Amino acid sequence: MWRGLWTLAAQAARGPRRLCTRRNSGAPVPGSGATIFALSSGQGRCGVAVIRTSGPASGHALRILTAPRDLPPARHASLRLLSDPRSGEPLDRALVLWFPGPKSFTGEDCVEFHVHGGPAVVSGVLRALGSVPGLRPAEAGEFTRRAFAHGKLNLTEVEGLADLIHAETEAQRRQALRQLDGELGHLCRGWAETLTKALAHVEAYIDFGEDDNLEEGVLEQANIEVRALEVALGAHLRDARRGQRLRSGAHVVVTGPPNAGKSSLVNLLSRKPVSIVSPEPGTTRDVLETPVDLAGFPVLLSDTAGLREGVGPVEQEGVRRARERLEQADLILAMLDASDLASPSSCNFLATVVASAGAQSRSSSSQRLLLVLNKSDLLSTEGPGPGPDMPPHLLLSCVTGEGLDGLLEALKMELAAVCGDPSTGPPLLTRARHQHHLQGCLDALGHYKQSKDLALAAEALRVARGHLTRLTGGGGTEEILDIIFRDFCVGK
Ligand SMILES: Nc1nc2c(ncn2[C@@H]2O[C@H](COP(=O)(O)OP(=O)(O)OP(=O)(O)O)[C@@H](O)[C@H]2O)c(=O)[nH]1
Ligand SMILES: [K+]
Ligand SMILES: [Mg+2]
Repeated sequence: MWRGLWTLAAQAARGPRRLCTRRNSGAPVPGSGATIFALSSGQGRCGVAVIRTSGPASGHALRILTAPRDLPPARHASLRLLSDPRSGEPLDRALVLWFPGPKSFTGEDCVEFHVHGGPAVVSGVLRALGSVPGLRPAEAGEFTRRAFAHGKLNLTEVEGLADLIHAETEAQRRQALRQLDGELGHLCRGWAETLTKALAHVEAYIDFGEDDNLEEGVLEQANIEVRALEVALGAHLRDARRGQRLRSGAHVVVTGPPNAGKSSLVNLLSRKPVSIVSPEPGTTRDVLETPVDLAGFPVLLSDTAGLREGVGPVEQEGVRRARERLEQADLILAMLDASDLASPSSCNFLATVVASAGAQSRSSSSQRLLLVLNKSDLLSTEGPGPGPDMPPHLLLSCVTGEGLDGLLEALKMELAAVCGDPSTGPPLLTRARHQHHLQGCLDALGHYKQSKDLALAAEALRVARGHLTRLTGGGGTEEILDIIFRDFCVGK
């Protein structure tokens, strides 16, 4: 009987009523057939520049630009004289690499020219390539698009590649590399297989339900698999915002009473004079946002107006903006002047902002808070310092820098919680698109459980599986492809 079920599983995977799991289907390559070329390294003067081609005329282009004219051994760097095929004028002595398809980045015949990076050399070689019949300049992302169309990368891997090219911090690079390695795609394919099996069980029941030969518990088996999948999807969706924060930056907001030293801290963390610092309370009015790399994590750091009441209309507007920004924070850096803890503004801040964030964090809210007591250098001379009922805090002096290492260490731990730690744990969902499809899958599984009719239950499983397939690019529409490939530059 079980062998029968596996046959059904195979049918379920390819049958006419079902969504198909073909790899990267339906993605016509714009103008494929043409051979494309582009500068793949950065623009501007550099030591070595890499120019690539992809397409059937690559080998021909390599032969007519180089001397000797024979193709070099595949995937080995060879030194060749490059010259313009029309005038015969020498252009450069360069390393060339020949990657016959399908063992290449795009799956097509590819050539790489590693030339000297002067702008005149690069433009000379690009002009020479442009003169070869059948060759044209590549569009943005076209190399990667061809790799996708030839099944070299799935959609989540393409996204990982785009993120890797744009990664600015260490944590972003680690995350992008994991996605490029296909971890998320792997996970989704495993889930899709689970659903294919569950579907086979349900269909076996539909077809042979009355049959005595059908093994007992076939439907129960499908239900167990669906329940386990629901748990796994739920866990990933709970973490969904973390991966997106890692990709586009976590919102860290510095807040506190006037003159606590908020702007001093923002300047210290961003290592540039973002905000005006002065002994005058109420200096900062507008929200000042600056992108920074904090302990390897991408952060959008906001300086805000000191929180106080009973001031003029302009400062009042600043306080309103500060509160508004505070609501959007993933992590609050709450700052007080350690030598002024008994003042009404400090007490009020502790009783409102700090206490309410503390209550929230106990109810596992997503907003986190670090309490920083600044101006520790003044403690011995001017104030008694924090008492025993002060909530957990860090001591810092923005003037001497004392306590900064401890603060950075604490920030690293908080940000790992806010963004997810890309070196460990399950693969993160870095895009709204990932979240959308996993949620769609979970919703469909909900319909499966509710449907009394077995045909509807089977349909719900097919819908659920369709979401997982689309996440990795099976049946991907042109529109989604366009959005993803827009992130790429020419030459990638
Ligand atoms: N002694 C000492 N002074 C500090 C420290 N940090 C900041 N200050 C001083 O405190 C004053 C206020 O600093 P700011 O950074 O402008 O404070 P702020 O919280 O941004 O103030 P507002 O924008 O007005 O709310 C300035 O004179 C700073 O030089 C510190 O660690 N020790
Ligand atoms: K100030
Ligand atoms: Mg300020």
